[in-house]
Amino acid sequence: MKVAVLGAAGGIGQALALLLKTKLPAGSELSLYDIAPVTPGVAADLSHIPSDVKIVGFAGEDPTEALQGADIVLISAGVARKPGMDRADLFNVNAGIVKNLIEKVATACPKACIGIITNPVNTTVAIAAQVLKKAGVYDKNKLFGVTTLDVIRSETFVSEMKGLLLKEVKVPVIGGHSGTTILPLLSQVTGASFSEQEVEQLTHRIQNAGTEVVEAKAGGGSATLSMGYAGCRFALSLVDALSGKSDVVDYAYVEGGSEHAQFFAQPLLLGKNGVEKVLPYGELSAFEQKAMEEMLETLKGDIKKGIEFVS
Ligand SMILES: NC(=O)C1=CN([C@@H]2O[C@H](COP(=O)(O)OP(=O)(O)OC[C@H]3O[C@@H](n4cnc5c(N)ncnc54)[C@H](O)[C@@H]3O)[C@@H](O)[C@H]2O)C=CC1
Ligand SMILES: O=C([O-])CC(=O)C(=O)O
Repeated sequence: MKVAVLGAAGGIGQALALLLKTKLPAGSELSLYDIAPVTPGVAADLSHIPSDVKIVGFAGEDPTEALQGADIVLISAGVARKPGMDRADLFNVNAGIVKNLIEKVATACPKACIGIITNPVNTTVAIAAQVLKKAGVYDKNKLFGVTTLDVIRSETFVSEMKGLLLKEVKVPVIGGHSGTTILPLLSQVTGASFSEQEVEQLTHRIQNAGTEVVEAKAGGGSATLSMGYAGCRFALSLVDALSGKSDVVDYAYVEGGSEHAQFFAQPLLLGKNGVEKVLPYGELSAFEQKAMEEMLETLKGDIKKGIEFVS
């Protein structure tokens, strides 16, 4: 199994690469790419960690060499938020970066599963889909917006609030990856109940958790370490599924035939070819149903912006 990380010299990229170097199955290959000249050095540094994962780093304008033969491509290349910015404010820079990188993926490893981390995810995934379509290689079962950070934050916050063991906490998170489009389904958490006030507070915290980190880092960037962890967790789900393990279920933002929007984060059964089946997310409470209806216009607008950028 070969995993390529694009944006590998960045805050997320380095944390993600470190975790993948220690957690990928023996015999895997890890390929790091970034425009920053330090990238081969990041790979040299990681290569001294004793794990049976081969690691190589590439820098420069062209990611093609890093992408050859990749089964999974994770993209965190791009700029991050500073206080006062919205994820949508990153569009002007990151849309072009994602478009260019996906054009290279389309020629170098068109059959790879692609996980997009670069914000605004609601829009960059739509950009990637359009680019792949234009190149004639789009497979909707292999393109994912990585929303795992929303899931792990929800698990952590619920566990803290309710004193539950983390291994027992499961929180579905659906929709998109910014502000109100992030919709945690607290009504489906088993082993805990929440007052109306708790639901409102916790939903608000989960939706604004990225901003919590951006403000705490005071101009030094956004979540990198927790995102590195989240990216690794999602990548390992994909590795398991592509390797033939059964019953691998994870959440991601995909074009999965949702009745709500062209792209939607939802539970997925993953298999040897990416998404095997989009799973139902169950019943919503009245609070969740209202929140869903209210966020759809924003989500659809984010998606439209991505499609129009490429068209
Ligand atoms: N999906 C999610 O849940 C999350 C997404 N993000 C997003 O991830 C992105 C990266 O964040 P950080 O790693 O903190 O930023 P960073 O600034 O630390 O790293 C970004 C890296 O991308 C590289 N880069 C820029 N243009 C490139 C290109 N054309 N080709 C290859 N590499 C290129 C830079 O050289 C840099 O090393 C941001 O857009 C951020 O908003 C951040 C946290 C969570
Ligand atoms: O908030 C940001 O800009 C980064 C991000 O997506 C997150 O932490 O969820």
